[in-house]
Amino acid sequence: MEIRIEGLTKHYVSEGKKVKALDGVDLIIPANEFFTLLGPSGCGKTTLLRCIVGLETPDEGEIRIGGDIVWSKAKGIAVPPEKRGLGMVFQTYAIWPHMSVFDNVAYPLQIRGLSKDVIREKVAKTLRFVQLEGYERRSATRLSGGQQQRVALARALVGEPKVILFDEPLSNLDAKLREETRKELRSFLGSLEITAVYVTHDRVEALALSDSIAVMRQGHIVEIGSPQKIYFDAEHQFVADFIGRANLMPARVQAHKHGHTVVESGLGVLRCQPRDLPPGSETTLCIRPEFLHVTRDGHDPDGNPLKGSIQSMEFVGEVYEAEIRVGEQTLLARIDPDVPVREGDTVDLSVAPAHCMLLSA
Ligand SMILES: Nc1ncnc2c1ncn2[C@@H]1O[C@H](COP(=O)(O)OP(=O)(O)OP(=O)(O)O)[C@@H](O)[C@H]1O
Repeated sequence: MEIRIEGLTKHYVSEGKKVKALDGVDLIIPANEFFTLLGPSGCGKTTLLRCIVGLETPDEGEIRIGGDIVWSKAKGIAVPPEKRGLGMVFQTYAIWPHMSVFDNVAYPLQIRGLSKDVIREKVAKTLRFVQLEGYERRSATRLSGGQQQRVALARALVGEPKVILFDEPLSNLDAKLREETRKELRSFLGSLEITAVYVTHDRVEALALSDSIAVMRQGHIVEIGSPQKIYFDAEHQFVADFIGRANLMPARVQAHKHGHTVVESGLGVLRCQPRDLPPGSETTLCIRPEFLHVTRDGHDPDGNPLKGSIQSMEFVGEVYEAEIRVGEQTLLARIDPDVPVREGDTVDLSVAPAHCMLLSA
């Protein structure tokens, strides 16, 4: 089901001061997409999710789920959470420790008054789906963190909702389990016709899971796009900087030539991604460390050629992370261990025009 949000605002009063958690949010979440709300702490992600669920009352605006208005200030509509047909998975597993796995998952069906046979069948099907078959009688506390989160997922899915919402569901798991559970979640949901709205401040999680990502800042949505669009071809400096490591510097547009926008920057004159900006305009140049190709000598034929000196190198596992002084800039770069260079060396760097992003503030 599609979710459509118009002009949503919400403020809180905290210690006598007004905090605008949502500041006129307009958003369409397409049906059956995995849609992530990503942003720094306090940007309003959880507030937006809680307004969709109905756990929070907005000040202004309208929310539609599958064409039905579930909240509208102007029309005086406020459908209660349990009537919105949604499933929800929280950060803390929010499963009941004193209950068995079966009872945890059965609960939403029991309060709907379904018959025992129907409940047994639906719970069995859902537990099979999240690969917890055989765990029915197990006490929920005698499960690993990842299994507990699968119980929470089963409980959210058992009523066959058309929309499922997640609030930082993996943040209590350790790094390895987090990665495993992330992959499971992607494969479980990929096989369902369901719209998933996922809140996180973890950029890797957002990139790995989502069909679309909406990046939020201070109660606004700054940019929406596929993970690849947001990472490789962001429009806003805030988004490019938030989603990955970035070398950012001011630049001025010189001309448009052979399908590239040419800029003047602290690195000299560079060919960049084409952008519809008039000559003379100010912009921000963004180059991700992994797209700076460092060699002892020699440039890539199609890249922008640069020369620099290595100021520091740090081995971080697969690669060295290096700070390289180029002109008046210090660039962060990644150097393969088989490139024979050391701190203090002068090196050649190349960066393809397609990886020189031009951003607006
Ligand atoms: N119940 C509340 N009372 C007062 N202020 C609140 C309340 N809930 C949220 N806020 C404030 O509203 C703003 C948005 O909060 P929200 O929890 O939506 O952000 P978030 O992006 O989900 O952050 P986090 O990732 O830290 O959970 C913040 O400034 C927060 O301090």
